[in-house]
Amino acid sequence: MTAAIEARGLVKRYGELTAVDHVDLTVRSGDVYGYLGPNGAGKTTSLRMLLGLIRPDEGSAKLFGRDPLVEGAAALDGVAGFVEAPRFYPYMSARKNLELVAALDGGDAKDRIEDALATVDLTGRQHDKVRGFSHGMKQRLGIAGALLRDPKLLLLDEPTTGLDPAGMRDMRALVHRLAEDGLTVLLSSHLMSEVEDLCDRVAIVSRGRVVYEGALDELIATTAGRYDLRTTDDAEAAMIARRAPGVRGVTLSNAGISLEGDETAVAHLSLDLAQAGIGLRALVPRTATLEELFFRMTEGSADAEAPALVPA
Ligand SMILES: Nc1ncnc2c1ncn2[C@@H]1O[C@H](COP(=O)(O)OP(=O)(O)OP(=O)(O)O)[C@@H](O)[C@H]1O
Repeated sequence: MTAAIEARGLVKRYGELTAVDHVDLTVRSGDVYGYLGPNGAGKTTSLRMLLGLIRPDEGSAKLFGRDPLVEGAAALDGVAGFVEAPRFYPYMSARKNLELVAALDGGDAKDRIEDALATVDLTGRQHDKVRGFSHGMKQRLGIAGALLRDPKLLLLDEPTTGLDPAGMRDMRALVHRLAEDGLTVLLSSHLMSEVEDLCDRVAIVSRGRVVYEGALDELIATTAGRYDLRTTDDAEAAMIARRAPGVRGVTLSNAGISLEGDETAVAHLSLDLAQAGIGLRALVPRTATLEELFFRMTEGSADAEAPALVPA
C-alpha cells in the first residue's frame, strides 16, 4: 500500500545552519505518528516541507505517492493541517471563518461545516467571535478548518503547545477520536508523554536528524532486561554484579544499582549475592519511559550522568 508520507533525504539549510538534515520518514495509512524533538530540532521546518510550503534543498517528500514539488496543489488532495498556529479573522464568528475557508476550498467543503464544528466540540460557540476564543478553542477551530477538506492525512505542528491542562486534555481527546475515525495523523511535539499517549509510531529528532524511527512499543521493548537493585551493601553488590556472567551495564548511584541481564543471569546474581551475605531489599525490572530513551538517544544515557560511586 502507498505510504501516506514517504520522505527521503530531506535537507533544509539556513545559511550555516542545517535545520533539517537528511530526514527519512515513512508514515503509513492509519498511523498516528509522532515527530518528537526538542525546541529547534527542525520539526516545523520538516512539516513545512511536507506540506509543500517551503522547498527542500535536497531530498523529496511524497504524500500518498505524489510529490507536491512535482505535482503542485494536486499532491495535497486529501491532506490538511497547519504549522504553528492556525490563523483566523478575530472579528468574525467561528462559523463565518469556516465559511470563508470552505469557500476557498470549494467543492462540498461547506457541507462539512456542521460536522467539523461538532467533531471539535465548538457547535455551541460557532456564532461567537474568534477574538474571545481561548488558545485551545482556536487550535480546535484550526482542526475544524482542516477537516473541511475531508482529509485522509492530517499534519499538526505541536497542537498542544501553550494550552492549559484542560485544553491539552481536550486536544488529545480530539486527536484520539480522529484516529479512531481512521484519519492518519502526523503530529510534532516536544512532549514525550503526549507522544506516548497518542502515537503508535515515532521519529525522534535531534538537531535536524532522525535518531530513531519506528514502532513505539518496539522502541520501549528494546529496554527490557534492565533491573534496579537495592541491597544491604550496594557497593559490594555492584562489584559482584560486574563480575557476574551475563550481567552488563552495571551502574551504582545513591538510588541503588542498575544493571542489564536476562532472567537467568539475574537469578545467578541473586545467589552470588546471598553467598556473599548480601540481602536483597528490592530487585525491580524496569522499562524505560520514552523520556529516558529520548535523553539516551539525544544526549547520552541518564544513567551515565548518575554519580558513580564505584569505578566502572
Ligand atoms: N526561516 C528561517 N530562517 C533561519 N533559520 C530558521 C528559519 N526557520 C527555522 N530556522 C531555524 O532552524 C532550526 C529549526 O527550527 P524549527 O522551527 O523547524 O524547529 P522546531 O523543532 O519546530 O522547534 P520549535 O519547537 O521551537 O518550533 C532552528 O534553529 C531555527 O532557528
